[in-house]
Amino acid sequence: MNIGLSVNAPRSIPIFSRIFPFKLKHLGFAYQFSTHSFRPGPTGSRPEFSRTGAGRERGEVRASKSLIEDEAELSDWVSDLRTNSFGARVTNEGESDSDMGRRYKSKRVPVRDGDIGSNRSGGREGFSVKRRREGDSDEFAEPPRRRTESRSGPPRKSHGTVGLPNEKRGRRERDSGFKRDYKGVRGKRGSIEDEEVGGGEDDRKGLMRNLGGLSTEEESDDDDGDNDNGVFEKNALSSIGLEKEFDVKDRPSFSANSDSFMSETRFDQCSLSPLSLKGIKDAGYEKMTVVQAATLPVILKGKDVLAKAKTGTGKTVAFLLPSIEVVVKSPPLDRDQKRPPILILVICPTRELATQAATEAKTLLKYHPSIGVQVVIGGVRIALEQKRMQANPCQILVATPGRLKDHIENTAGFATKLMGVKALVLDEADRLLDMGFRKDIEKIIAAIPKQRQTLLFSATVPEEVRQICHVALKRDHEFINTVEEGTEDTHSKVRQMLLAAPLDKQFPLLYVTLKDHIADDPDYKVIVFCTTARVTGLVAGLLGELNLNIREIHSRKAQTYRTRVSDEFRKSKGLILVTSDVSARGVDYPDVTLVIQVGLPASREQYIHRLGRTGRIGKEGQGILLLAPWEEFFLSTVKDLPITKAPVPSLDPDTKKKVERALSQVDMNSKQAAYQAWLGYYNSQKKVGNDKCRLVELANEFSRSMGLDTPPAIPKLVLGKMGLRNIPGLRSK
Ligand SMILES: Nc1ncnc2c1ncn2[C@@H]1O[C@H](COP(=O)(O)OP(=O)(O)OP(=O)(O)O)[C@@H](O)[C@H]1O
Repeated sequence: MNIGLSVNAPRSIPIFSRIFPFKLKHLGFAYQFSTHSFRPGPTGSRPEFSRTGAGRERGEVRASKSLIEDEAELSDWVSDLRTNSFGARVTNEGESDSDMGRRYKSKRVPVRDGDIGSNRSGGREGFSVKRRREGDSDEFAEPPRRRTESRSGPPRKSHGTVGLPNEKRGRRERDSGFKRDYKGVRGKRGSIEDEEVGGGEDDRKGLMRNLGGLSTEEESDDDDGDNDNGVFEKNALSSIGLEKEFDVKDRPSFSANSDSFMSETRFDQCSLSPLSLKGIKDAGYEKMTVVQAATLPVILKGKDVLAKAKTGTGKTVAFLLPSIEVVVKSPPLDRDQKRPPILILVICPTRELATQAATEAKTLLKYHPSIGVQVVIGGVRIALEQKRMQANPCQILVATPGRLKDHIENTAGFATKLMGVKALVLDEADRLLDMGFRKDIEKIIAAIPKQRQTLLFSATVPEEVRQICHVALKRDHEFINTVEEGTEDTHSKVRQMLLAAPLDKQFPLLYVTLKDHIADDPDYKVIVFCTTARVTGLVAGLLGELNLNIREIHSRKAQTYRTRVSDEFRKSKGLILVTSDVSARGVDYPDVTLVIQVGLPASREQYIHRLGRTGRIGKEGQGILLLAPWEEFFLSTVKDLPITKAPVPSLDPDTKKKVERALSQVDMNSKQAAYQAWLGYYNSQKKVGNDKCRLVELANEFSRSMGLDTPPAIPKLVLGKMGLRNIPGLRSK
């Protein structure tokens, strides 16, 4: 199958040719999924599949360093942070590599055999991690949480609603977008239920309790490179090429196209229940995506699976469908049963993602009226969730970790219900297993039966996650990597550009870039990622003052607002979403035309996930990373990705003035909060935060870029917690 890759597609070129006046070229579109030979394992006892994916590509073990995406969980940490936790830093930033004129090529370092999952004890016990230090939280913004939400920018009629009902329009767009051999796809939209705002306290509480995990170091008890780890690793195609165990009808077939995420296998070729197949058909899915085809037969056999597949290639359906089959095959609920068990537990790192996964589950369950789905997330009153679960018992529960833990600890009978869990899913598994969430995940795992199936899915599986995945997975789990060896973790149809400009140019540049994109594409749909919630608020305020049609999502917004804006953005066109990392992972907004990342991404993984909000399910997209020259060291961590450095467009004096004027209209409180948060974020980034004097110089540059002559004063207590007392250039209060 050829998905019609067209780098020179007319729609995407003009903005780049205007802003980046050179021809963009992306190479390497045609590859074939290679069939990996397998050879006897070192002991001769077990076949060993060629290793692919993150482990090979990254080679070295990096410390997990991403921030907590759900910044609601971050924003109040500061008051509870122990001073010593500020000493912990992100480790292993790569070396600076500023030679960005060339296209980066992947440097692949073979993984040592023993690098993977060397837990001799096997099974799920004996969880330990390598000794390493972790990154800190980012947010040092103290002003009280706002309760009112203003919509920045003038209201604008959504293009998505013109002419057609959204649902139909969504289908039509997607059909035309990439493939005609499946019947339109329903829009994933709609909030789950009416929600009352709980202020997002619960997830935060959970994470504050986690802080120990962030600031302490843990010992590995098994770091000897032993290859006897029981992990079978397969490339998606090696599974069809080599595995004899699939039934012929189950055997997935793939097209050998570089960016091919669709397989040739139809869902009805798999052993799925007729009612599930009806639901799939109604959802508009006919053929499986590669990750679905590669994982479904294995999961249906009851195996534990760690799956890696690029962003926007259908991982949610890949884990939901077999999970639904587990429920279908379970004995029906006894009506008199006091506490009907939860059979499937899906954990997602953010509220938006949990809500989205539950919505997808409901779509797939259309013809299974007896199977219930519930979602429990921070930001909703816990009592409300308790009531809901009481009134509508569910077999499938989707949750964020902090809230789930709250229910385990505080909801009567909940722990008993969890004893029925037959399958556990960790969506964005690498995120859930990194230090920010791991303690919660460990507690949750301890609360469910050991005899269960476990599924871990993500677009990124860094080596350290491979090493600790046995905390959740059985020894004989399969690693199914659908990202072909020698290819990038990102989509070739998504152009990636670096725009390097000093801080004082960044706001006008952002404005010009957006204006050009809007002029270029009336159906524009842009996501602007910022480093922290407070900086997001500032940028949203500025772009609103500049009369761009913007919405903002971050942890400082109430959950009801976040849900509303998220739904609106999903359905709309002609809109810019300014957001923090709460939207970085998993959120499926169709037809995003451009992703802009302003400032240092928290990690390589975070860069990939943010970029993955565009170019979903085979579409084209563009990504711009806007960095200051002193942030270019980040490029060394993504040097295998095709990021091209673009010349900085010149800014005319009118634009500069316009942006200055708009900045002067932005609320002073917002600037103060952004300054403090900016300082906190970069303080936690090793390469910048190590040199405190330089950090403060840069923060003050940021302050000037907001139009402030004098940097805002910061409470002494906060400065102390940041380890920034008595640093010249800082003002305290
Ligand atoms: N078999 C299929 N055929 C067509 N579309 C599909 C199929 N399976 C899933 N999709 C659609 O693909 C889109 C992306 O799916 P999903 O959000 O699950 O991607 P993902 O791989 O989880 O991405 P991320 O890594 O960003 O979380 C969704 O809109 C979904 O409805």
